[in-house]
Formats: sequence, C-alpha cells, structure tokens
Amino acid sequence: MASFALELRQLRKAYSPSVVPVANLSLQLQPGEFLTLLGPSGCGKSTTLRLIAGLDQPTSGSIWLGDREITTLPPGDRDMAMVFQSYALYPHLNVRQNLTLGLQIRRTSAAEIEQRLQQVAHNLELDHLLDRRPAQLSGGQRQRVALGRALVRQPSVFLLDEPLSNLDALLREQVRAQMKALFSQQASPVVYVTHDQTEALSLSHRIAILNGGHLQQLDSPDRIYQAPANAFVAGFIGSPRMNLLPLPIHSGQAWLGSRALPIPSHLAARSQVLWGLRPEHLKLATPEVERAIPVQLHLTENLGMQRLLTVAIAANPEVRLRLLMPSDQPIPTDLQVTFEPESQHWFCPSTGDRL
Ligand SMILES: Nc1ncnc2c1ncn2[C@@H]1O[C@H](COP(=O)(O)OP(=O)(O)OP(=O)(O)O)[C@@H](O)[C@H]1O
Repeated sequence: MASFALELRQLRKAYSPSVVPVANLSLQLQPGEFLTLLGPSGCGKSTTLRLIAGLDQPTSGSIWLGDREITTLPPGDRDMAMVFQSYALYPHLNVRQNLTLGLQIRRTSAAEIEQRLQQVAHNLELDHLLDRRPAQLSGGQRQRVALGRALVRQPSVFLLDEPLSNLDALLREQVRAQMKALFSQQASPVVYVTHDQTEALSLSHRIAILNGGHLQQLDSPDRIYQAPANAFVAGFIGSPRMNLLPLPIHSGQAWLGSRALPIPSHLAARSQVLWGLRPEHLKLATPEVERAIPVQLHLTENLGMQRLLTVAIAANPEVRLRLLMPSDQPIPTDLQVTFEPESQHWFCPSTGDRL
C-alpha cells in the first residue's frame, strides 16, 4: 500500500481577529511517523486536527498529502480515519458491524473485509466481543473498537483526538501500550492530540508543543525534555514541574540566594536570567559535598515511589525549590542540596527563549 507524507504549510485559522487557534503552523509528517500535538486547553490542537480532517476550512495556508494538495477536499475524499474521545460507535450495530461498515461502504471485497477484521480483532483482543453491541462493552473495550474501526480502513492518515481521555488510569496505560505496538506497524502517519504529556512522551516520534495557536517546539520527546526551547515548554513538560527562578547576574555569576552559580560565558553581559532545574536533578547532599546549598524543609509530598520535597534556601527563605528523592530514604535533619552544573537550563526572562 502506498504511504504518503502529510504536510501543513503556513496553516492559519482565525475565528475573529482575536481568536486565532492556529497561527501559521508548518509541519511535515513522514510516512509511518507518530506526531503528537500537545498543549494546554484552548491551544488549538483540536482545531488543527479538524483542519487536517477537512471538518473545518483554514483561513489561509495549505495541506498536502504526498504531492497532492487536499486543503479544500471534502472530508470523505481525504482517506483519513479519525478516532474521537467519545468513541462515536453506532449503538444499534454490533462490534463486527461497527468495525466493517466503513469498508462495506467503500465496496471492499468480502474476503478482504474478513481478513482485515480478523487481524484487527486479534491485535486488539476483540475476537470474543464481535457479536456484542457497544452498550454491552466496557469503556476500554469501546475505545479499542473505535481504534479498530480506524485500523481496518488502512487509511492514508490516522487522526486521533484524545482517544484515551475517557479511560481510567490503569486502562489508559494498557490501551496506550497496545496502541504503541499497533501504530508502530502502520505505514501511514498518525497525528495524535492530547494534553497528557505522559501519552505524548511515550507514544510519539516527535511532539509539536502548541500554546495560544503558536508552535513552541517540534522535536523528539528526548530533546523536548532535555533541551526545552523556551520557558513555556520547560514548565509544561516534566512532572513535577521544573524549578524556574529569575536570578540576578553580577560579578559574572548568577546568584541563587547568596550562592554564586558559574554561568556560561554568553550570559555574562546580562543583568538577569531565568534559571531552570528539574526536581529530579536537585539532590540532597551529604555535609562533605563542596558548594552544597543549605536549605530548610518546607513541605513533603508522598508520590509513592518518590517523595517531593519543597525546600527554602536557608540564606533566602523566600526562594523555594522542589526536589524528588526516593521514598525509602530517610529525610536528613540537616538538609543541603546540590546539582550537576550541566543539568541547569537558562532562559531569557523577557522572551522566555532558551539561552
Ligand atoms: N467554532 C468556533 N468559533 C469560535 N471559536 C472557536 C471555535 N472553535 C474553537 N474555538 C476557539 O479556538 C481556541 C482553540 O480551540 P481548540 O478546541 O482547538 O483547543 P484545544 O487545544 O483542542 O483545547 P482542548 O484541549 O480544551 O480541547 C479556543 O479558544 C476555542 O474557544
């Protein structure tokens, strides 16, 4: 089966001069690539997906499948399969009929339909449920049918809009793993919309982080975590959230309380910097560690395997930092913290850009 790249060129959707959910979005998905649109509520993820599906028309810009422009093509002619959060199954049809209706409409041969049905039902563990109606299924089973309906079609593009968000945490983890395995075998690109960073990080080849209709970073999950392009991405990706503090620069160093932090030379001319350090990179230090920072415990939160501590810098108690430590380690009474210089991030306090 032929597989195509999907490309958005300078895509823009404006509902009014002030409501612009998609602002000049350009990105290209390779065949088989799994790309996630990730961002806070209202950032334009669903609108982008609707534009790709043809359910909405862009104000300007174009959409391409391979070398064919499809910007104004009706949804039914785009050969794309969409999976919604709400499942959207036909209640009066059983699972078998829900899975195969799309193929029958497209006049696929009976033998081909049966072969694809068996394969998808097997992969999604739906074999024993084929004669049931949606009302007789659990939420996780319904969502697997919705995914199966997209997979049997073997479309040119898969569009998935928060398909796991109605499932409880345990089921979400199971279906996520099944989805990852299934979509890794697909030749068609997948555009996945979520506001859940764990889903985005675990499923995607690349993640497009959106905020207010603007693309903030388009990169691999590793790069987005390790080298966030700006303070928005730094604060959005990672749980618990990265420590982000404005620090003054003088005498060629940044100052965290009374502690001087050596800075990269290109920052020396600045008067202030936004300093970032992930809670997992801030460590408790034993007394003999050089240049450790004395702190006082402010708050402890138990997260199961780890504890999240909020500490105040002893010399400047208004400066708070959060750090993660294993739950099975005792919290010492005399607290000091330390970190590796290379785990620090530096951002511009006015633009938020990575420095
Ligand atoms: N038909 C419409 N008319 C006017 N404004 C709209 C319309 N559809 C969406 N919007 C606005 O566009 C913005 C982006 O909406 P969109 O649904 O794309 O966000 P989202 O990132 O998918 O959010 P969520 O995660 O909450 O679904 C929002 O401010 C929304 O109110």
